[in-house]
Amino acid sequence: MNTKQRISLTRPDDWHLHLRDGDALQAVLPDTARQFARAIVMPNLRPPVTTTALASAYRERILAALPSGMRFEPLMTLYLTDNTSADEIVRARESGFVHAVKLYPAGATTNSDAGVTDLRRCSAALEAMQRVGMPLCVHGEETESSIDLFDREKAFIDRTLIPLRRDFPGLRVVFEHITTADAAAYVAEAEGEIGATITAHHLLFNRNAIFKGGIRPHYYCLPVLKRERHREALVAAATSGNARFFLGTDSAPHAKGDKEAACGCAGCYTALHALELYATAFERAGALDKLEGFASFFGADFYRLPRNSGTVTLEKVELRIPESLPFGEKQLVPLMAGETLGWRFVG
Ligand SMILES: NC(=O)N[C@@H](CC(=O)O)C(=O)O
Ligand SMILES: [Zn+2]
Ligand SMILES: [Zn+2]
Repeated sequence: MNTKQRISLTRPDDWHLHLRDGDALQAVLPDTARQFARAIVMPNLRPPVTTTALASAYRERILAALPSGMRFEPLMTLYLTDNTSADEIVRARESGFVHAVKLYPAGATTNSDAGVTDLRRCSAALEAMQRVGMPLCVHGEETESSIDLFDREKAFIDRTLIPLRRDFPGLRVVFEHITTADAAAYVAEAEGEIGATITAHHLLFNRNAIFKGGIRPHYYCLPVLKRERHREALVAAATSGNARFFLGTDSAPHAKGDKEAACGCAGCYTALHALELYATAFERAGALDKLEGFASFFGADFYRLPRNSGTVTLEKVELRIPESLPFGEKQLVPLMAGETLGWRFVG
């Protein structure tokens, strides 16, 4: 007799992922490839992936790092700079493997110093993106140091996103890793083609997690975790069945020593147990029936890609999260290291 509870869903995709390069890529790629068919791969390498040629080379390195017998399709992105030309956008679209262009406001997050200093410098590229239907993914935070860290996403909506979408009404935008009730409301109500990714950690935690009993660097990411009322609004959006909200882990590995430091890096490693984390959040909301649309359908629909065939299964058994994982010569600490979740991915 098997009384174990199981859920099955169409194989999902991750619409916001950091795979890094070299040894780090080798270490983390199998975790994502085990759970997801495809992922939108972020271009914030050093140096950043700014051209179709660089994206092609990066894609080859990802495919070469894939263990034999595993299947995974990296969906590449270009890193928008003040100098991205309209020709480069056309090349990217024609390549067939570049699926989005990423806006990092200069200085907003990890490896964003080559990012955009003034969106007015990007008119030619944005115009071309609008014309060829290339989505713009945005790290939506203002960078002005006088703006409170917790208010930077809301400020981005008012100061950058609304004017941008007024100037380019046909531009398809993904508001990445939203963290506030303001962003969820904007995306739900805005006109035109817009989507948003939501991470598992922003569904599960509020900002108290960063300070519980002492400072906890593995809960520090950007945009930073917000108040409980924002977490609740994100859960409501993710479980609403609104196709504008879809899964993007923002799994962002940094070596243990780079996180546990006087000036620690931003990013949470969640690729190891991404679906278990999301299932936990959806179950707590009584909305496990909404997980498949969010994880497996809505992102593909937005990106105008076919939905996956095949299914994955999660079993309701305890999963103990390891304290750390090998990361090249270093160590990588997954989110909720040492804790236990109530779901386990079985394949
Ligand atoms: N989310 C993070 O905290 N960090 C990301 C960058 C990003 O997505 O902003 C990273 O590359 O480490
Ligand atoms: Zn970001
Ligand atoms: Zn990211």
